[in-house]
Amino acid sequence: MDRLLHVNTISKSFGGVQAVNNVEFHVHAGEIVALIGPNGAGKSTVLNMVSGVFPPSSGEIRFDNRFMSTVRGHQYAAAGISRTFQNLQVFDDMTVLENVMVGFHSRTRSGLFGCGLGSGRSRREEKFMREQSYRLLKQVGIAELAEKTAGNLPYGKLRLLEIARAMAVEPKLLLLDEPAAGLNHTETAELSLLFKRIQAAGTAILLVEHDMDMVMNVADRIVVLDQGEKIAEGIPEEIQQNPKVIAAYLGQEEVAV
Ligand SMILES: Nc1ncnc2c1ncn2[C@@H]1O[C@H](COP(=O)(O)OP(=O)(O)OP(=O)(O)O)[C@@H](O)[C@H]1O
Repeated sequence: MDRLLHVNTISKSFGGVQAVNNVEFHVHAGEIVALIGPNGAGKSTVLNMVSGVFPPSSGEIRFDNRFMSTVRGHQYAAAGISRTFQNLQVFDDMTVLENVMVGFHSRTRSGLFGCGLGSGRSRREEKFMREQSYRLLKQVGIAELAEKTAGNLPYGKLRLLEIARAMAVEPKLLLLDEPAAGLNHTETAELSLLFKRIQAAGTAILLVEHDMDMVMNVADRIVVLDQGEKIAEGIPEEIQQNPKVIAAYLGQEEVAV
């Protein structure tokens, strides 16, 4: 299998805090990899480096045969990396469909401003974006909400909306930061099925998640961080029985591996 993402001994410190220390792992094309670990382990910091929010202090990230240090933050979507955030990033006053269309603007030639001018090309692009956005809403299972105002949606549906928007750039790698946070059991199970569908369509997923049922269900491989370092890596069955992982989670009452 192709190595799509290669995280090569990256580190990050914030002032005196060593948030991530020499972490190395990879994601194959079309694979689902979960990044887990106790609170403060460095998961979000790794995700932020992989998505170009900030560069590593040392080490390098290679994606699709490119060194990502040469790619600017706003070029990540075009390079094939898309993400959702721990805190919802939805435009409340826009419709659900329009929220997804925003995701397309980074890949259309006219961009947001061209659409406003009403040129022939931008009208064609707008029609294309509408159709594709609707298709994505169908894929995540909320097409019937397309014309609703996003601000009125329940939390679980907003999470699906964010994923639809992230998929608009047709990423090779989708990064998800705690997608199951705040969801009930049924919603989490539906989300797991959605991830499997996204994977079946060829997109790899790097998932940061505290919900261990979901992680064990959907992940092909799991990378475990503790205090900024990688302490284990393997398939779910191995990770569940790994003494280092169990020890790292001891004292974390809400999370049982
Ligand atoms: N911008 C920042 N400035 C200073 N310290 C930071 C910053 N971001 C993260 N840290 C610190 O780096 C360490 C790792 O944080 P990070 O958020 O990556 O962990 P995490 O595994 O995602 O935790 P959680 O599961 O609680 O979200 C923590 O000690 C955190 O306090």
